[in-house]
Amino acid sequence: MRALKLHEISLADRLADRAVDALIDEADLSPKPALVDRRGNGAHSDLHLGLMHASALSLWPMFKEMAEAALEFGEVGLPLREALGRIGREGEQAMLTTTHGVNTHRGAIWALGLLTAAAALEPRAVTLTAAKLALLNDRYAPQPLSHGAQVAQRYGARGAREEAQLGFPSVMQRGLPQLHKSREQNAGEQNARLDALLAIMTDLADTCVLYRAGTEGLHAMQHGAQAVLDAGGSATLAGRRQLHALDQQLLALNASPGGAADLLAACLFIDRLDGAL
Ligand SMILES: CC(C)(COP(=O)(O)OP(=O)(O)OC[C@H]1O[C@@H](n2cnc3c(N)ncnc32)[C@H](O[C@H]2O[C@H](COP(=O)(O)OP(=O)(O)OP(=O)(O)O)[C@@H](O)[C@H]2O)[C@@H]1O)[C@@H](O)C(=O)NCCC(=O)NCCS
Ligand SMILES: Nc1ncnc2[nH]cnc12
Repeated sequence: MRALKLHEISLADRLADRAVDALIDEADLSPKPALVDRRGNGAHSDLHLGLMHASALSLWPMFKEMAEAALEFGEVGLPLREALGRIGREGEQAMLTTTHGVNTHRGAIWALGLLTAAAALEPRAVTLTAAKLALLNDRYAPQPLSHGAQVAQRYGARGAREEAQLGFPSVMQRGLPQLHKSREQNAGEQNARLDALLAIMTDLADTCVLYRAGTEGLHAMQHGAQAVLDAGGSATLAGRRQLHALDQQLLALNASPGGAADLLAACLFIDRLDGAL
């Protein structure tokens, strides 16, 4: 059978491929502190790598539909925002069916969903377009007392919504620059990705960590991640020792940086948009 050439595969298909690739690469990256990876389930009793993969794959039709909706509506506006909200909620249901009710990728549906739609709409201004979409109020969005909403009330933390509304500062100002820097220093691709994750963790108000381990957990995550980078990053022996210490400390606190993991996937997605689409 003849192999399909790149231009014969639709833009929506290619963007969905990239979003799912980013999720699988994030899940596989090891050793991530207290997160699910190739070594094990980190601080999660209900997650494992196979479930993360299955969840990522279950989201492919949702990402494709989001990109198609962006192409169909053709501009940022409430009709597109509300279509993305509906598609995202259906995607979340598909994820929960696949995982038998475990929340694997709620934050990723939000971040990568917006970025996928934005990449279809404005490939040269992806995070800005995603931010404009995130600022629009979806009238049909339910308002449950989510973990993020609870810690926002308790600690005044900025969560996933604000991260998107601000144009993903953790990705654009922390993760991506560190990814490029570590690559330039020949850290190796896996270490460069670990360093990008750590850079995101240095400053993020990760509502998963706050919900599970309060401000003690958040400080441990931010300072521990900075200590790895200060020691030379995950490609160095001193950095690896700090990374091991961070893993142990977060596990002891039951603090899983799931929000940072989603933003690493967003970082890998944006990084790949520079290649041929
Ligand atoms: C607007 C939403 C983003 C909802 O936001 P909100 O903060 O109200 O809701 P949460 O349910 O808390 O989900 C936000 C998820 O985003 C990730 N995250 C956390 N902090 C940040 C941050 N600072 N920046 C960016 N992203 C962040 C995180 O996702 C990961 O963690 C998930 C596991 O979390 P949790 O369920 O709390 O897990 P456990 O602690 O393990 O719980 P137990 O099992 O122990 O009880 C994991 O999935 C990762 O993905 C946050 O969870 C938007 O999501 C929304 O409106 N959703 C509603 C449905 C919808 O309309 N969707 C369509 C959107 S277009
Ligand atoms: N690798 C991972 N481990 C735990 N929670 C996550 N949420 C997104 N990616 C995750």
